[in-house]
Amino acid sequence: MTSVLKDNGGGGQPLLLLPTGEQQIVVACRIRPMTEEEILQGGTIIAHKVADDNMVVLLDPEEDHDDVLRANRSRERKYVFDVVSDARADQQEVYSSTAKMLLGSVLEGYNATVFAYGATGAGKTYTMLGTENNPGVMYRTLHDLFVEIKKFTGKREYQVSMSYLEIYNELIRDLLATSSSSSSSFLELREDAKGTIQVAGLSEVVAKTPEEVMEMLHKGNRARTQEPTKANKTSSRSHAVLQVNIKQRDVTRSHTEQVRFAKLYMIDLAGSERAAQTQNTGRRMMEGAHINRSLLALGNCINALSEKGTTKYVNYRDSKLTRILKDSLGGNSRTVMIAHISPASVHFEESRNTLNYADRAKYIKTKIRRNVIDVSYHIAQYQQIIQDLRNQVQLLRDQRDELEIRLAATNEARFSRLSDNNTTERLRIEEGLKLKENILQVYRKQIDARRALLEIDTGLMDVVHECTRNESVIEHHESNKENSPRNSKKSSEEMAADAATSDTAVQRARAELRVLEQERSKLDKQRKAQLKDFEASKGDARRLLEKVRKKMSTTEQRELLRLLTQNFEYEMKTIELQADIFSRDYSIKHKDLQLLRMSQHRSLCDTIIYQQRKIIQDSKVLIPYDLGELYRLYSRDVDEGLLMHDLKVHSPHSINGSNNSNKLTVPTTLPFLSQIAEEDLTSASTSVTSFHLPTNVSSRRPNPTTLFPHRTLSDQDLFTHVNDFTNNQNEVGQYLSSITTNKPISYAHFNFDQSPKQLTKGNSMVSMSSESVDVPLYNGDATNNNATRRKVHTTSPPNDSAAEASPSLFKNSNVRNKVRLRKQTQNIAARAAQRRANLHHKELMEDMDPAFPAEPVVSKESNASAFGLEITGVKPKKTVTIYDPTVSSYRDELRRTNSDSPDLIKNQTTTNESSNSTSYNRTAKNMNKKRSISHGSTTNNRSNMPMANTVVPR
Ligand SMILES: Nc1ncnc2c1ncn2[C@@H]1O[C@H](COP(=O)(O)OP(=O)(O)OP(=O)(O)O)[C@@H](O)[C@H]1O
Repeated sequence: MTSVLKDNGGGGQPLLLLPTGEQQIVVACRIRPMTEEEILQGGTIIAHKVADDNMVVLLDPEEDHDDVLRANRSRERKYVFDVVSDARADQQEVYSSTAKMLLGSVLEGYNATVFAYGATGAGKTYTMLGTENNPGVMYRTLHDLFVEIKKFTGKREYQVSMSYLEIYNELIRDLLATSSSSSSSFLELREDAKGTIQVAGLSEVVAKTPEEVMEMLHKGNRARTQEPTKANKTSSRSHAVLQVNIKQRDVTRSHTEQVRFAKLYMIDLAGSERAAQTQNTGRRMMEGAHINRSLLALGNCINALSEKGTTKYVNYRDSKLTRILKDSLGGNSRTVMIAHISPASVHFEESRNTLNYADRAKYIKTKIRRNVIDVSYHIAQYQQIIQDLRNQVQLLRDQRDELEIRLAATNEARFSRLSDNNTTERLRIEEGLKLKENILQVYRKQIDARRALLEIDTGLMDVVHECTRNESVIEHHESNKENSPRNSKKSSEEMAADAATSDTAVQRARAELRVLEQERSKLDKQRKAQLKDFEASKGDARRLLEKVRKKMSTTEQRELLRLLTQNFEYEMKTIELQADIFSRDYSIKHKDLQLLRMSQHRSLCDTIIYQQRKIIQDSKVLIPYDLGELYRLYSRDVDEGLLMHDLKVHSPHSINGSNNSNKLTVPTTLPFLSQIAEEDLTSASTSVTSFHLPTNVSSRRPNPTTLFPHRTLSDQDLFTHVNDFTNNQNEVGQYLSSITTNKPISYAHFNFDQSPKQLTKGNSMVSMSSESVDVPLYNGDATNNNATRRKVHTTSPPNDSAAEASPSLFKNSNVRNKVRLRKQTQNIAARAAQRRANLHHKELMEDMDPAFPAEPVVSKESNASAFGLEITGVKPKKTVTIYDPTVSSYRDELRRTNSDSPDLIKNQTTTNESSNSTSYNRTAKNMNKKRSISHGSTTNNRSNMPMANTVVPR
């Protein structure tokens, strides 16, 4: 059979690539020759192809030309189709004018269908399957498909698989099923979410050669139900559907690879039959009824689809055949229908019916689109792709070297054979060699130019990234300057210190920006020049190639040129991939910067929200319920850390980064802004929040001195260190005394409480909490006695000494004082919030800077257990775990940024440490005790004194 096709020339002409979009079904009509039987029956030819035209004329055999009364009512019918072939057309001609036009599209990833339609015995199976010596459309299409695929060797990879089924009596049977059990079982049709019809359990066999395909085709045909009828000795009693799946991709893998899928359906329908004509009874008649029913369903679909300008419902569900043909008729497929008719007068009615349906089918439109999936490789896979490309380059180089050796030997032989006076031939060979050198040279030039361009681009990306980073620093400092609520509250010295720090950073950023801008413009210029060079080298190569191609005379020379060109293409592809890696890397960095900016902006928004909330609270403005709900929602998001978690998860580094040093580490806990705001703003109306360490922490708590020799207590700490003072008045006195005697760690912040009534009862601690205390600062040297001192502001007018603080001193506190104190406390909260936001920003900045040490001093786990404090509020009843943000070697950097922070630095002496832990344990114990006594109450039942806050030493 294969030899037959070779003779007929399978793939001589170039393949058509039909346009995409909305396309009409191509309708062809084949008029088969008269059969012996028809001649014996005395049939005459009534179907004619009009010469050189795509027209079929069907004469009515019953028309009486002598009947003058009916002279004007001729029953002669004319039909025009896209293709018409008559008895003279052979199988190749029919194939070439129908299915072959689909091949080019199928190879490019478009679905296609070719189906044979017509009455029983009209020649459908002959067209689709043909005979052993004269194969039909199915065989020829598959043969040419493989011929075409072979042409793409080295450029594209194809995978061909096929399925073959029949619909017999409305049951689907797998014609390629291997086991006997599955071949006898029937398959179900399923529709996926996209509306694509699938046959569940249908075998799909991969074929590598046309021979394999043919083998499968024969196997399927043997399994197909075929029985003789009166109308056709070899009547197919089923619809046969051959589905060929073609998957293709480029051989040279790229970062964005396109994989194309195409389905080619070749369908041999069973023929419609009239019981009278076939004289079928029993089983055959039942088969005929099923065939007719499904063909009627197909006819209805054709009718519905061909109706112009309507959106008529097309009922594909009426039969399995129409469900399978759904895409071919009204969906994404180029479709060719080959209508078959007998030319004999005895089949006039069947032929007329077929031609009528075919005529309608001309108006059916399908919407064709290419089935392409873009496969984007993950950046981690790039290395493998590049390696593959390199291997290919090496392979080609080896092949080239081998060929060059062979060519050189041939040339030498030719040279020696040539007589001295045959200078023309000598010159020709020499010129060939020179041309090869020239080609290598232009290719090399092009590769070098592209590499140089890549280097410039990489440099430019770095510069642009650095510029953006510096701009971000400047922007951040400026927005801080303008928006920070603490600025108005600072002393002039603090402002000056802040300004100095900020100015240094900004100045450095500005200076860097200036240099970077210069570098950028220099690189821009270089890039332009290099691009010009690259384009010029491309032009040179093109021109030279044209010249060389004209001069090529031998196959070897052509082969050498092919190898050189392919080698060059792979090298270029490798560079392009590298360029893409750089550009992706840059885009990741850029996204991180954008996240950083967003986070800055968010901090700003948080501050604004907090301040506005404060104003609302202070002025006792009633806010709409909805707004309150929104605020609660906002606070919840902030508290639960969901936003920051998202930020972390979606950070490009956390997605892609295998490089931990570049990883953007966003703390899972948030800046506690809402927590602070909530506590602060509700302090006048709610109970004092009490704090304790989680029970399991206390025992595992590592020695803080060794972990954090210079730990800072921030405002946040101050706010969270609360205890029931009423039970521990002496203890407070001890703390205060330790502060004044420069004993480290202890620091008191006393919140005030509560309603004026309670306050007038003498919350002595309120006044005491307004103390201003000097505390030692750790300067990095534990043995240095000249510890830096920093003023830490608390919230009320100073007393002579905090050590003198006692409840009796504060009995005369007045309401005005308390309001002021509350405001001051709120300011501290605002500062803490701002600082927390800054800190968060700082962490992001530092994490992005690979130069900055990212090594934490302790492991995350020990850090969490050492500094995790549980805060249990009486109201609101929630538990928040606080992680210390001031961990790690960022200390110095942080101190620069948060220069207004009340850095209380802890001394390292063992004595202090032990005393601290003692106090801590005692406090925790007391607190538990208090909880059991006052449970939800804000006052001490015994003394009816409002609770004050004191420090839980760390
Ligand atoms: N173009 C042709 N040239 C020569 N013989 C043909 C041609 N077309 C059909 N025949 C012959 O006509 C007879 C009927 O053809 P075929 O079996 O292909 O019809 P069919 O439409 O498939 O019928 P059914 O629907 O019953 O299966 C066969 O013997 C076949 O060899």
